[in-house]
Amino acid sequence: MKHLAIREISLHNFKNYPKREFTFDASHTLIFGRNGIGKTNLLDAIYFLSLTKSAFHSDRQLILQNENFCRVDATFQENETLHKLTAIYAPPERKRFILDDYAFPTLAEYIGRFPVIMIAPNDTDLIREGSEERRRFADTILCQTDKVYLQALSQYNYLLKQRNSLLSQNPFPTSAYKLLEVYNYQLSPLNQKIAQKRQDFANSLAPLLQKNYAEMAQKDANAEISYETNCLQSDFEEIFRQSLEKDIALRRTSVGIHKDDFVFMLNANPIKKFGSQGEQKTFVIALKLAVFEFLKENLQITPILLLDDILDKLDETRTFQLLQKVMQNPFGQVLLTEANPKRLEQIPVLKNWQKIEIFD
Ligand SMILES: Nc1ncnc2c1ncn2[C@@H]1O[C@H](COP(=O)(O)OP(=O)(O)OP(=O)(O)O)[C@@H](O)[C@H]1O
Repeated sequence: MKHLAIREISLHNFKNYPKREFTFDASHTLIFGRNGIGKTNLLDAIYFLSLTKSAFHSDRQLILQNENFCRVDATFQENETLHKLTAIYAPPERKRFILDDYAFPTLAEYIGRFPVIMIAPNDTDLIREGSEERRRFADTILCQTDKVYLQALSQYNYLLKQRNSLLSQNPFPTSAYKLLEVYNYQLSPLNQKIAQKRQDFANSLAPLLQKNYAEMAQKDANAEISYETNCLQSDFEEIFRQSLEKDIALRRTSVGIHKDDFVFMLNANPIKKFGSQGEQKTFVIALKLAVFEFLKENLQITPILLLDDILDKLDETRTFQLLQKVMQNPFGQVLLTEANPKRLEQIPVLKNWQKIEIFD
């Protein structure tokens, strides 16, 4: 098992920072400063180093306004060894990730090398928004832990685009039926493979989610995740055949893993409809902590935990539970942002944390 910790980070034209450096010399760090100073942006820079994109914004917004590139340099520790990591984004060139002088030829090869988990106020979108948000959430995790999944998904997306482009022809030419069958033949095993891996993922998360929710809420509750799909039937080509007329009428592919969903339930009710705001927040935090354990187990690396502005969103008991929890095993480095230092004085567990204040 490798333990990961970021020690230094240098931001150049990254979001609101023309140039700035930060040093983290403890396992737990509290980052504070006024609203809009750039606390979230600092965490987003670490997220960018991990997942090659922002947790919140489009790629273009990674770059300081009116500049044409951004660069993030970091020193991180993996057990006893220090590594240098650089990320450069200068559109229209593709993003570059360089680890100890090795420039990764593709982002796909890099992803998973520097795992982090971010818990942020907008996480409840995962519950409230449509199924695309939840699929993206699962795909982001699985692409870090499973290169076969990543390859299958990009192949699927490529073929789906081709199939949709064929279906977009109006009127649909008879001569295109043959080619449609070729796509069906190629897409069918990919549907099954991806759906199976997503279902296994939901099954792995389920007990971790349940445990983390009960701990945070300090009471027995049934928090569940499951995967909703019809792609696990043995003959998927038959499903394509049944939906043929519909697909031609709609001019796009109406069945497949791009339609699937993850269902979140609390005490046998869909949390999307019945959960209170507090329950939804607790649920997504428990889910992210479950993902933390999943990544740790599958990558054999302890991820860095980024907690953005979460104290505001939880009641006292749940805040205390969460902070107590992240100071123990299985967690490693934790970075927490907070705008209101007054509130911090009331939280004794934070006394020994490193404090970084961001000024103008
Ligand atoms: N690409 C960019 N160029 C310039 N400024 C940017 C860019 N992206 C974001 N910002 C600015 O960064 C600021 C927000 O920073 P951030 O969200 O990190 O603040 P924060 O300290 O976390 O605030 P809060 O306490 O309100 O959550 C905003 O003023 C925003 O306009």
